[in-house]
Amino acid sequence: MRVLGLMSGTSADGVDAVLVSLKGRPGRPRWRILASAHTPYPAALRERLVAVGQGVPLDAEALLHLAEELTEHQALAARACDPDGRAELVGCHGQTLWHRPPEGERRGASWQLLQGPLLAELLGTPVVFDFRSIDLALGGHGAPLVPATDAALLGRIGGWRALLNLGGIANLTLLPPPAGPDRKAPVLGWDCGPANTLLDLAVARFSGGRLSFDADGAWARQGRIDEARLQQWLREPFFQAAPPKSTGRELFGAADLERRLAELGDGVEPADVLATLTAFSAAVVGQDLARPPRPRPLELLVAGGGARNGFLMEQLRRRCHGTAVLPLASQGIADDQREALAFALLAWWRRRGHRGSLPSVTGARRAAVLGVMALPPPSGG
Ligand SMILES: Nc1ncnc2c1ncn2[C@@H]1O[C@H](COP(=O)(O)OP(=O)(O)OP(=O)(O)O)[C@@H](O)[C@H]1O
Ligand SMILES: CC(=O)N[C@H]1[C@@H]2OC[C@@H](O2)[C@@H](O)[C@@H]1O[C@H](C)C(=O)O
Repeated sequence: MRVLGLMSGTSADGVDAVLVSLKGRPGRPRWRILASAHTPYPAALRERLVAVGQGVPLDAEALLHLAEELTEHQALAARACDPDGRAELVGCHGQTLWHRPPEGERRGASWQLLQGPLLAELLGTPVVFDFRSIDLALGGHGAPLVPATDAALLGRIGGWRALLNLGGIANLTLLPPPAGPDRKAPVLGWDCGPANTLLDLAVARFSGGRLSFDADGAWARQGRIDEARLQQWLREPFFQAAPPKSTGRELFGAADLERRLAELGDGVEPADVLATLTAFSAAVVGQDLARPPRPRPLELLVAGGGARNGFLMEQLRRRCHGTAVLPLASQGIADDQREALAFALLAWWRRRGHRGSLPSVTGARRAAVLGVMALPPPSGG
């Protein structure tokens, strides 16, 4: 089946689309990427999405208009990747506006903005969306969801294999080895903390809004890392907490950046702030990978926009001792394809009735078939 995956993440830089052929067993499909495309958000749309995600109030009429505009942009991204309408099914993540992890007895909740039925009508194709809700209803975090798709799409190696997403938020997948004492261990995964959310906010601030990210980490590379402060940040509760754990801009957004800037001290040079924040994103991953009881993974495959940040990748190599740090692109999946590919697979699993969630990752009471399916109205109806 030809399935189109659409993913727009917490950095809200735009929509990644992948058209993929999926065949065979749901748990271990044969897959081939047929096309991919990135469609950036118009600046005005991105600004409103980030503002709402940072807690800026918006009235119901404006929220409804935002949902409609976002849905129309998802359709644009779908057409950019699949102009001939070859997709037989679409999986669309939507745009996360707010994520509340479960806390104690209180279940979690998460809102991915999208008008699924409108997208199905615009594309004339069945659309699967709202992937996180059933896992949250079952007491899970509803995130991260890619560890399940990583396990299905990628093979195992002689030891633990890790995958890292360096998007707005960093999240890890750990795939156990096919043999040895850990061979029956469950697939693991969790959100590590900020990858680029704080960095992007700092770059926009220091550049007066002219820049939205630190290309290749060139600005940060000029600065000096405040290692003592970074080590102190690593001891914060979120980073010390055991999985299951998920997060977002709610914890690592503008308010958090303000606090960290204050702790770095007045008058600190922008390059030194960016150097420290970049090293901090890497150090969080290094600390997570070193945490017992698992042995360090043999390799760490990196995806997400942060894989294009040379300074961040250098810090990762320095702080993930004994692990080979490679771009996921070395496995034939480009850094902006991995998450869109994941949502194409999740949509295909929904169509196949395959339970695509991993309670070993999200903490849900049980696995479930993820997503709600919207069918286009019959033509001439
Ligand atoms: N050339 C580059 N150099 C440095 N950083 C880059 C580059 N290109 C993209 N980035 C970073 O990658 C980020 C976008 O990455 P990506 O699209 O993977 O995030 P996302 O999917 O929106 O987030 P998440 O995975 O948390 O939902 C940008 O906000 C920017 O910080
Ligand atoms: C609520 C939400 O959108 N979470 C995102 C975010 O971005 C990265 C990380 O936090 C991950 O947990 C998740 O997305 C990916 C696609 C996931 O669910 O695996």
